[in-house]
Amino acid sequence: MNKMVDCCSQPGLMPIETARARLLEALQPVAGTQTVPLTNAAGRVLAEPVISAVNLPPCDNSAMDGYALRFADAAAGQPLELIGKSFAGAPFEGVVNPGTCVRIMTGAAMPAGADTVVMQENVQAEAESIHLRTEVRAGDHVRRRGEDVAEGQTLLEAGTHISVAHIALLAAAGIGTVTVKRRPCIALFSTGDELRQPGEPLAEGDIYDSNRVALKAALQELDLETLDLGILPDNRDAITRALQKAAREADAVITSGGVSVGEADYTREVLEAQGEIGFWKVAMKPGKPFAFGRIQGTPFFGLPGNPVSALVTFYQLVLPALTVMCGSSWNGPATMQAKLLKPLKKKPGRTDFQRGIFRFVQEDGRGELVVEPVGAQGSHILTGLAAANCFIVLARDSGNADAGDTVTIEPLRAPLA
Ligand SMILES: Nc1nc2c(c(=O)[nH]1)N[C@H]1C(S)=C(S)[C@@H](COP(=O)(O)OP(=O)(O)OC[C@H]3O[C@@H](n4cnc5c(N)ncnc54)[C@H](O)[C@@H]3O)O[C@H]1N2
Ligand code: MOO
Ligand SMILES: [Mg+2]
Repeated sequence: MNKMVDCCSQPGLMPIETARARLLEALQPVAGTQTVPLTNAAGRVLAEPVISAVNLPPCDNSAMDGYALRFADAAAGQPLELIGKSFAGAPFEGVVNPGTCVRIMTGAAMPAGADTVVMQENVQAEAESIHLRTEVRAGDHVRRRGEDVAEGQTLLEAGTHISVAHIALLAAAGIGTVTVKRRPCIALFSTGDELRQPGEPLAEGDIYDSNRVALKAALQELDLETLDLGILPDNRDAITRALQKAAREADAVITSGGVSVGEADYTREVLEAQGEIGFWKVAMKPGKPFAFGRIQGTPFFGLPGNPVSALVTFYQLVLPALTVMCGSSWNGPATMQAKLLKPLKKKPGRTDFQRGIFRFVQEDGRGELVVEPVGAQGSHILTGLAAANCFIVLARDSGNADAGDTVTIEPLRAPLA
């Protein structure tokens, strides 16, 4: 079992659940809508409900290749006269009268008079007649008009986050464009005298700016526009100017670095002077010095500089907030339970997001999810994060965990991806 220890909150640190709730409460969807072709709508959020102008299926049609007939005739057991064919796109125009049937293909409209389809495998067919080889039930293999969607039905509600399956549904209903919410534009900058753009030479003590590159990719993966303000030196004036530009031109700003207590950590200090701090320091590991606030009313997310901390706080705190700003609702995080394969070290006091690899194992016909920590868990260890497919989420008040314990995991991507 995870060791629960009494009293563990560290003074001045906000529980992550409170931090997330505060963000969700503080943020609103950005104003504005846009009409886009359906083909560009995946990932967008519907601004208004979509009503179907058609029935789906539009008419009764066959679910099988076979013969359309009258159920009353099937019961009689007599051969049926073959009077025509109905194809998808070329329906039979006549009427199936008693004693007759029509050859029908999957998706073809049911001819007038017919109410039942028999699969061709269950029929003895001659040139001009058929004989049924099995029993038939009334209405077999007929797909009813409107059984999927009725004309006038709401297909999708406003606020729906449009998936590929939603696009299939809308396209099937003949919808070519949708009105979606405007996406927020996110300003982004890194701070640090030591930071260089990947590709540039490194002087002694320099490192590459991996946070801005990764955060920009994460925002692009969410299909959000970015305003990239680059790498800033550890300098109050430069940070002030960048925050003011971000507040003027973007819907939110994400920074990395300078939110802790070092002598060159100016980001949070400038925010305090120029705007307002909503909260600072969260009981999470990594990511403790995360700061949230506003600069001239524009939401500000100050991520810690350590690269794992920056991405953990992005996914745990900023992503829910952006989801709300996009007009959708946050239903996460999606978690599962798994058996821990190796012991974990943890001190009570902060919710821990250790990096792990989970997989499904099957033994003696019994399957279970197991998870193994990736090894080094330092907030500068990017190889661990890159190898991981989940966070192992250890509750704030828990201590060490043993091999065999059941732990909560949060998948980072599909297990087979
Ligand atoms: N006395 C204390 N020191 C620290 C504390 C504390 O509570 N007391 N907290 C530690 C924790 S936890 C974290 S996390 C870091 C956060 O620091 P900052 O947000 O102030 O970030 P920096 O000092 O600017 O940088 C920290 C670290 O990350 C590297 N870095 C910064 N930006 C980038 C980037 N864009 N790409 C890659 N790496 C980056 C930077 O070089 C530093 O190594 O503070 C601890 N200290
Ligand atoms: O909490 Mo800091 O984010 O570990 O390195
Ligand atoms: Mg610092």
